[in-house]
Amino acid sequence: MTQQKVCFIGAGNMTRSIVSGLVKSGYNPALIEATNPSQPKLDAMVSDFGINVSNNNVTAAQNADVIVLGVKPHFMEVVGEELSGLDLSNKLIITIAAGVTAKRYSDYFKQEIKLIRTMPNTPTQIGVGLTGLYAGDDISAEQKAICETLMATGGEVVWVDTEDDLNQVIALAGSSPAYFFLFLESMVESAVKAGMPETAAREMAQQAALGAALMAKQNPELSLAQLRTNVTSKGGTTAQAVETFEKGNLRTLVDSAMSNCIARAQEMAKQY
Ligand SMILES: NC(=O)C1=CN([C@@H]2O[C@H](COP(=O)(O)OP(=O)(O)OC[C@H]3O[C@@H](n4cnc5c(N)ncnc54)[C@H](OP(=O)(O)O)[C@@H]3O)[C@@H](O)[C@H]2O)C=CC1
Ligand SMILES: O=C(O)[C@@H]1CCC=N1
Repeated sequence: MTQQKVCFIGAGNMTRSIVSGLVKSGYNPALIEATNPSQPKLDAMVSDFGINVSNNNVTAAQNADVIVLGVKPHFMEVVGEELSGLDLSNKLIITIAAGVTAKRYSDYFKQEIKLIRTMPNTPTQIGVGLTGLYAGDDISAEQKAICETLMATGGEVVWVDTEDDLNQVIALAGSSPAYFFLFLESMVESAVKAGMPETAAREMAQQAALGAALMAKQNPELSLAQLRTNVTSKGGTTAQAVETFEKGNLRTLVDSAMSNCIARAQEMAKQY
C-alpha cells in the first residue's frame, strides 16, 4: 500500500509511541508531521525520529492525507474548531482519544468527517502494542486498511464491532500498562525496603514480568490458572504469596479498577 502523508495533532506521550512504532517499522519519516503548542516535544520528535514538525495545526492538517488526533479529550473541541474551516471530505481522521464518541467529532469539526476511533497503548513505541479499532458503516474498506496498516506498525490490532467495545479495550489494554507498572513499582518498593538496591530489584521484577507475559502468549493452550499453578509448589513460597493476594481480594480489586476505568470512559463520553 502506498504510504500516506500522516499528521499527528498533539505530540504527547501517545503520539510519540505511535510515531516511534511507525518509524521503527520503516515508515518514511518525511511523510510524517506532528504539531504541538510547546517546542521541546517537537524538537525531540525531530531529533529522535527525523519527522517534520510544526505548531500550525491547520497547515499540517491541510497537507495530510490522514490526520491523527492525539490531544487530550478536553482539547478535542478546540482542535475541531480550528480545523473546521478546512474541507476534510477527502481526508481520513483517526482519533486515539478515550471517551469522546464518534458522533461528537462531526459537531466539533462542523462537517461530516470520515473518522475511525482507535485505542492504542504506549507499548506501541517498541512494536508490542495493542490497538483497538472501531469504524462506522460510512468508512470504506480502503480507509480501514489504511488505518490498520498504520496502527499495526506498533503491534497487534483488533477491530471491535461496537463503539462501546472500545471501553473494554481501554480497561484491558489502553490503561492496563499502568496497572502493570504499579505492580512492578510495588514489588520494587518491597525489595528496596528489605535492603535490595533499586536497580537490581527492578531488573529482576521486570524480567519476571516479561517472562510471564511471553509464557502466557506462547502457551495459549494452557490456562492462566495452570501457568500460575506450575509456579506454585504445594506448601512452598509462591503459595504463601498467592494466598496473601487472594486473601487481600486482589481479584475483586482488579474487577473494581477495570469497572471504574470503563465508568470513567462512559462519564467522559457524556462530558465531551
Ligand atoms: N497515554 C496513553 O497511554 C494513551 C493515551 N490515549 C489518548 O491519547 C491522547 C493523548 O494522551 P497523551 O499522549 O497521554 O497526552 P499528552 O498530554 O502527553 O499529549 C497531548 C499533547 O497535545 C498537545 N496539545 C494540547 N493542545 C493542543 C492543540 N490545540 N493542538 C495541538 N496539540 C495540542 C499537548 O501540548 P503541551 O506540550 O502544551 O502539553 C500535549 O503535548 C488522549 O486523548 C488519550 O485519551 C490513548 C491511549 C493510551
Ligand atoms: O488515561 C487515559 O485517559 C488514557 C486513555 C488510556 C490510557 N491513557
